[in-house]
Amino acid sequence: MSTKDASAGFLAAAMLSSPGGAVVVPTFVAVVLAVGIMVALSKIDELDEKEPPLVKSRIPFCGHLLGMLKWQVGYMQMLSSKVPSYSAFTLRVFSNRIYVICDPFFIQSAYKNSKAFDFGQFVVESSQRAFDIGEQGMKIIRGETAPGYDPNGKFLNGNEGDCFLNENHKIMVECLSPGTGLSELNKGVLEKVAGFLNVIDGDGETFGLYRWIRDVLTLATADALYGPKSPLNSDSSLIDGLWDFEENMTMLMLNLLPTFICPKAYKGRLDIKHAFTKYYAENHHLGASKLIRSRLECCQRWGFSSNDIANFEISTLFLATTNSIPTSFWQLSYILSSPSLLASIRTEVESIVSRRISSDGVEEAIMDITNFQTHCPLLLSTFHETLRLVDAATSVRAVIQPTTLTSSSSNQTFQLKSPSVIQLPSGITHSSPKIWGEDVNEFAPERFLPSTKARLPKEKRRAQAAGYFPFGGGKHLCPGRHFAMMEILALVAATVVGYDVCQDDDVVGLDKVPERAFQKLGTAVRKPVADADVRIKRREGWEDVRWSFGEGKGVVDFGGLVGESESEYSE
Ligand code: HEM
Repeated sequence: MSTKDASAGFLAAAMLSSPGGAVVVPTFVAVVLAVGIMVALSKIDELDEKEPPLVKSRIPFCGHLLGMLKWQVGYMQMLSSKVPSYSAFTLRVFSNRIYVICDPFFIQSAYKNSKAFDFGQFVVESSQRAFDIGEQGMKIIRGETAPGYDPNGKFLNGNEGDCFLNENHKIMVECLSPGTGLSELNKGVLEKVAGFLNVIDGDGETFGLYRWIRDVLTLATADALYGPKSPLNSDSSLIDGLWDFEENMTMLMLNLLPTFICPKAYKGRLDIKHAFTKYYAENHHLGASKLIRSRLECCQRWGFSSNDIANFEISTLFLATTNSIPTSFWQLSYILSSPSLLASIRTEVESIVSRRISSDGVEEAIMDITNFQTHCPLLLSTFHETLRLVDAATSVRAVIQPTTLTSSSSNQTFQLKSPSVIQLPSGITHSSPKIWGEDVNEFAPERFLPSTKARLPKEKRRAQAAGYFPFGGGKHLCPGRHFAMMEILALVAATVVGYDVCQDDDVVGLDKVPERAFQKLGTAVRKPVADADVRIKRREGWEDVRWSFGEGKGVVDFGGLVGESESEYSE
């Protein structure tokens, strides 16, 4: 299956989920069907018995494509639940193969094999469509301007080859890994979060909880990345612009009358581009983070135009906010919906907050972020349990050479043909009763406590460690996971300890966890169906404190926080 075929399915799915879809979808599907049948009639080879078993659809050729269009992210979960004993299965869409890997140990093996399973083609394809990069910029992205470029050679000069995308990837990983770049980003984001908490006064404020978190973290993240002259600070309509883009990015990627089909997303992208053109022209990036400065220097060295450099910025903002913000909302919602959990987490967090009178006479409450791991196990466990339930990220890779996929826990193997596409859906493993037990659909706040895990049989513990991968894995493991985790924990911890969040004025907490929305293709973390209207006010005993976050005498164990110190599954 070619990249184009994969994105055709992806894009069609996006159409279905939008208000304009009713008009466009039938035409689009008819075209896809016609092309597909022609392709299908030209060459359909039989499945080899060593390939993952076939899961057939009642509708030949395109049944699975229609299934993906209709059920989107949930489709693979649905299919997997019908064949629970399959470690992997094959779908045929016209003459193409999609391998869906369900077993956590096969998934982890697939992540490790970045030679056979490539992500670059998808990044290239989506860059042009999502971020409106010009043709000269696309040449650079496709690696065509790289030294030693060979049109018949390896894509992007190979996995580690000399090209812009590989260099950009290294910069992202380096600046977001524990070290000075990450400390600088954390400091920036937490200062801003504290600022937003501090303006809530004794009378409290009323707002939609999701909307509040969205605005606070979007502004705080942009500030950490772009410095005090972040364009979002001077024009808050850019927050809506970013989220309008996020909502309908897949529609924009169609490149088909965007001002008509998805005008808000189109305008959002354009407004952000204009804001960043001005930002760079006025040299405001001199006050930006190491990540942004290094990226700019890299883009300029590879010869991108100012226009395309401004076009890129929405991608950085998008990646840095699209999953962290709904995750913060869900973690807070789960905690606030259980009075006993709220009380326990308050006690944990209180133990890492010190209070003192500052030189200006104001009482300060300083949260030591190096102590989350040692003092707040339940807060951490609820973070991971939240992600297990709301994150269903699917890693998609092109199979670029025929490959034997071997399970990392047994000798079982599958033969995978090329070209084809492999999907690694965390939604399947995160919701598997075989891995998590009968209460798999419940929110179990203690599930990720070290003491809970220690009680599990070794095999189960290994399956859970391999089957929980909210941040993906392998070469493209989310580089922003440490940053994300720190900003989410800090916002959630300070909100629960310093504030009463109420739906009913006298009762602290939420009546229930808001309903999760249908999950569209291309998204990792779900959104709520509707916002939760709340009143947030200072908690008794914390009325006049000024919040800040500090690093005390310790250091943050980021590996421990995201759960990477534990490697049970490879024991
Ligand atoms: C709860 C928050 C987050 C979640 C659940 C999450 C999830 C993911 C996942 C699953 C992937 C891998 C996709 C794949 O395998 O195809 C990914 C990639 C990525 N994420 Fe995150 N992410 C989060 C926050 C962030 C933040 C805050 C940033 C930036 C500051 C970020 C930057 C990136 C980048 C740059 C990539 C692409 C990596 C590559 O191509 O090698 N993410 N993320």
